[in-house]
Amino acid sequence: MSELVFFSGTMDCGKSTLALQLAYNRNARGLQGLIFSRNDRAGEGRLSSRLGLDVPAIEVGPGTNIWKLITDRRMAGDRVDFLVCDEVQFYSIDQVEQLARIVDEIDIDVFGFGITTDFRTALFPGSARMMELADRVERLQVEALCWCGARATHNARTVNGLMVTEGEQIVVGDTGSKDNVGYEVLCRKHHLRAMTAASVRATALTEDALPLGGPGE
Ligand SMILES: Nc1ncnc2c1ncn2[C@@H]1O[C@H](COP(=O)(O)OP(=O)(O)O)[C@@H](O)[C@H]1O
Ligand SMILES: Cc1cn([C@H]2C[C@H](O)[C@@H](COP(=O)(O)O)O2)c(=O)[nH]c1=O
Repeated sequence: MSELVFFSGTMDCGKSTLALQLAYNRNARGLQGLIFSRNDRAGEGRLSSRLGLDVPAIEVGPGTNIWKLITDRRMAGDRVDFLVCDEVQFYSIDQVEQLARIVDEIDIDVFGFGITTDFRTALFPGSARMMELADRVERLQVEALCWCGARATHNARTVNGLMVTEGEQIVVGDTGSKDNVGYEVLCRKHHLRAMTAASVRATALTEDALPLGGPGE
């Protein structure tokens, strides 16, 4: 029996790496799969991991009908045993429902990978639908860490180094990015207090510079 599985975690916890490993292991055993992604950092039609692997993928655009794409392939005589779908948080609700239908009606395993919540801690619509429909939701075992050492559970967006809580839901970017818009993973406590590694460093430096308890005070 085929399954719809959602592998979820924060940014930078190894989802794309796992997606590539899962596809590789199945290919090595003679299974044939298709790789989908949307808005990958490496560009359109790519699935890339920070460990350096970068493979071609089918770009899921706003109008892509994944159900039709798979049924067309099947009718053309192509074999499709499984789908690997990265950045599934960016898929539409319809597209996630198409994935569930592919599992149920064509008996193909579908493995989705994505972050659940955005920089404001709100669920992405695609991830919410995945959680509602998936047979299994798997949290990745190699956790990303907050600067304090706790497991990172939330994604923060920074603009020019400062954490923001307003803006567009989708801004493609990276953790450790040198761009003015970047991301950092945090534990809930530090996300709710808007304390990023940079802001904590800046506060510590300011405190060091204060003439506390010096002569003449
Ligand atoms: N130089 C490195 N050496 C070892 N592991 C690394 C290195 N760079 C990145 N990683 C690993 O890759 C993970 C990010 O992988 P990736 O698949 O791109 O994450 P995600 O898709 O969840 O954003 C990091 O959590 C880290 O474990
Ligand atoms: C939190 C958050 C993230 N994004 C973007 C940034 C990245 O391009 C992807 C996540 O990719 P990863 O492989 O999991 O690192 O999502 C966004 O658009 N909006 C957000 O709020």
